Amino acid sequence: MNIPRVKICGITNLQDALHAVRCGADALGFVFYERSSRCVTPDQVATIIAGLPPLVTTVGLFVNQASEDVGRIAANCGLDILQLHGDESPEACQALAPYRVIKAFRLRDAGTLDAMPLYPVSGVLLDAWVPDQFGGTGHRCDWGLASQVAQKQPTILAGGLDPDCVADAVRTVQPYAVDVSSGVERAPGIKDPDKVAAFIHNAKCAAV
Ligand SMILES: O=C(O)c1ccccc1N[C@@H]1O[C@H](COP(=O)(O)O)[C@@H](O)[C@H]1O
Repeated sequence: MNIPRVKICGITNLQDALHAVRCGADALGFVFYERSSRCVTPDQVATIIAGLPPLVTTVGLFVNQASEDVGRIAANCGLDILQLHGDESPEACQALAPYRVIKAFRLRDAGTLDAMPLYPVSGVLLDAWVPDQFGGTGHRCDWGLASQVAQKQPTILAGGLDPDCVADAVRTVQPYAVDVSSGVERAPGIKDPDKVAAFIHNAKCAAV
């Protein structure tokens, strides 16, 4: 079984970023969606990234933002990967080449899977479907559907993961990676150091 990579999303400060890296996070996510409690500015993210050691992947999360804006912010901050978490089209993903793009899909039912092959992306991220919300909800997605997707392409499992359930999620879905935002917080936008450490440990040890 694959040892999953771990992305800690919704990072808003350098202290949380460095702690996640020390605990073994492979990637850090920065939310550029203005309606999120974890929203950060490009200047904040540029400062955090400048303080990181090498070999940490930085991911910018956008929701239905114009491709030109996304590309400009990515270049200014030094982002490695772009995560599109709204209703973006395959063309919007294509427009961001040569950046690697992760497209998030909110799994409403099996029909959601039909659109995935149309997207020219490095991987898909699976999140819960919650009416009128795009993500960071703490709701779990359908792990049965997710495991079908994970057998076919690099799949990042997200949605309602936390230190207590992540090992079960890894064993059930066998994803390429797991991603968490609200499940390792002590307050909106602020990570809980113990939860971050436990989440990464439990995710990576689930497979061995
Ligand atoms: O974290 C957010 O605030 C957010 C806002 C809008 C879209 C996505 C967001 N986060 C992503 O949502 C999933 C699940 O988060 P959670 O662990 O259930 O809180 C994850 O991929 C986050 O990167």
